[in-house]
Amino acid sequence: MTQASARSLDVPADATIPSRHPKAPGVGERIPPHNPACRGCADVPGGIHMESWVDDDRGEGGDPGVGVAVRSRMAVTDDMQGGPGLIHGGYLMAAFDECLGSVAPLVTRSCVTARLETDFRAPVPVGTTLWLRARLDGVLRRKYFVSAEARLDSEDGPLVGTARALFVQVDLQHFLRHGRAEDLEAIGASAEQIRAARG
Ligand SMILES: CCCCCCCC/C=C\CCCCCCCC(=O)SCCNC(=O)CCNC(=O)[C@H](O)C(C)(C)COP(=O)(O)OP(=O)(O)OC[C@H]1O[C@@H](n2cnc3c(N)ncnc32)[C@H](O)[C@@H]1OP(=O)(O)O
Repeated sequence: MTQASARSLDVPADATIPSRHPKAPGVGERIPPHNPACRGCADVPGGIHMESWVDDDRGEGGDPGVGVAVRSRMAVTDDMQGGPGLIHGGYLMAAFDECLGSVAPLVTRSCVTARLETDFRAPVPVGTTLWLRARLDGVLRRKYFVSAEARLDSEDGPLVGTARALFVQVDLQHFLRHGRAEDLEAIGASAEQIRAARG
């Protein structure tokens, strides 16, 4: 296998789709912030204030399915401006990252974004609301393949963006080893845990 194909976002033929974890929120339930300081999902100044819910997976062609999916909403505010009156592309990518990143934790432990590909299909004016929907397309080893779409002002509004991503499952050591100590301590990690993770 070449390096290019090994890193592709195409779902491998031997990928599987596990069920939601029994302790994960159920369909329709709000997904709580994964970190109280997260600029994606927590209620903090400067954040994008994304709200997310567990969605049912309608599957290909709208068929009812048993998969894993997330629905998210983000108000496009004045401070997200790039072009005059339009969203900056990085904010749309942040919205996708947050929505896509909420999918894998419904079946496993923490995951981080390894790769994110976004197609900007139509301009997004400020003052609108983005509705996003992401689904799990397949899992292989620690790799979670997900895809999403973003629509304007309603769940069936005009399509303004699509994205595909790969999330990689990591353990707590990832955060203990790499995160700033004061932020880890703020969510309950001890100085000793942090020291131990860093060797
Ligand atoms: C007491 C409390 C303590 C703490 C509590 C913490 C709670 C936290 C809770 C919840 C947090 C959730 C936060 C979500 C936030 C939203 C999502 C983000 O924005 S995340 C930020 C941006 N992303 C990164 O910063 C990743 C930086 N990258 C890395 O750390 C590594 O590169 C990582 C983990 C992604 C992979 O490194 P490897 O060494 O673990 O694993 P390898 O072997 O390299 O990759 C595994 C497989 O993935 C493929 N892979 C890796 N990177 C790839 C890429 N870019 N493209 C394609 N494939 C890739 C590889 O080819 C390999 O595949 P094969 O199994 O061999 O087939």
